[in-house]
Amino acid sequence: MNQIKSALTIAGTDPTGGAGIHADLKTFQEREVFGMSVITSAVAQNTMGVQAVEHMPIAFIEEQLKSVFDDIVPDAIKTGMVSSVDMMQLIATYIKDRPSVPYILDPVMVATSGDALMEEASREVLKDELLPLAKVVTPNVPEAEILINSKIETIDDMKRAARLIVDGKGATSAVVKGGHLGEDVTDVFYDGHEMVLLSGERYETNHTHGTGCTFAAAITAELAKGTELKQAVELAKEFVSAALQYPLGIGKGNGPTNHWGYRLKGLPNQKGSDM
Ligand SMILES: Nc1ncnc2c1ncn2[C@@H]1O[C@H](COP(=O)(O)OP(=O)(O)O)[C@@H](O)[C@H]1O
Ligand SMILES: Cc1ncc(COP(=O)(O)OP(=O)(O)O)c(N)n1
Repeated sequence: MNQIKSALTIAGTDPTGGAGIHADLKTFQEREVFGMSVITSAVAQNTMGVQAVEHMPIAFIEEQLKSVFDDIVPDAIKTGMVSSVDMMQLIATYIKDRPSVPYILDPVMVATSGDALMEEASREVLKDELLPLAKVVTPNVPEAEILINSKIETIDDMKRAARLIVDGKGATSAVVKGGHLGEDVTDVFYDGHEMVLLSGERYETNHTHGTGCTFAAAITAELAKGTELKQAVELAKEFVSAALQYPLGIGKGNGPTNHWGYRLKGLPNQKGSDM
């Protein structure tokens, strides 16, 4: 029997289930990977915004990491909301200790509602300590602008950002996501050799809560299964597109995406069959 693959998300919570840890675990499950989680911050939020945040004490985040790594070493690790410098430095030690485990960095900074999810003081540590460890980093346009300290308005700007993040800052690859760039939802993938444009249809929906988490979690699940990097990113794009194409219609604000949307579309699951 093949050993089931596992993935770990290190991130914040969303009690309404659309973003953060919850979106990640739902995505891991849909991609047939065993999902595990370490909580950095408990966030009282919903589809309308963030109401309150409680950060976990550093010692307790470390206890959670130890609980996981003493027992089940994940086949891929994703980070999402990591607010403080101390959290980043702690997590970096665990990632450095396991260089063969792919690390997916979703540099979550601000929720769509405009609420800050990362302290500004952490930006430089994210760039200097987490970015170079990442197999893939998945900034949206506002996050990429912060990573490269420059405005992004066109696909060419996105390509320049991807180059700076990989060639300049040391990530193995980057996907600069285009959901915030006008009509186009083209994402730009760059791995130091190849620049690939991932285009897709833009769906007219306000059910976009947790889109970035879902996309990065799908990449994480694929890398845990050993899928080749470019194909993992392409499959994740198809997965998130389907999650937006078949909205669930719940929530008073920006509703959650549909994590089983790809099943409605008949995209391949782990076994390559149509569901
Ligand atoms: N309305 C939409 N229709 C189709 N795809 C979208 C839409 N909005 C975002 N996407 C896709 O969802 C993923 C997340 O993108 P983005 O919204 O830029 O990130 P974030 O959720 O982190 O802000 C990307 O693959 C992007 O192309
Ligand atoms: C706990 C937590 N983590 C991340 C986010 C941001 O989610 P994202 O997928 O980038 O998109 P929006 O939810 O902001 O549309 C979050 N809200 N909460």
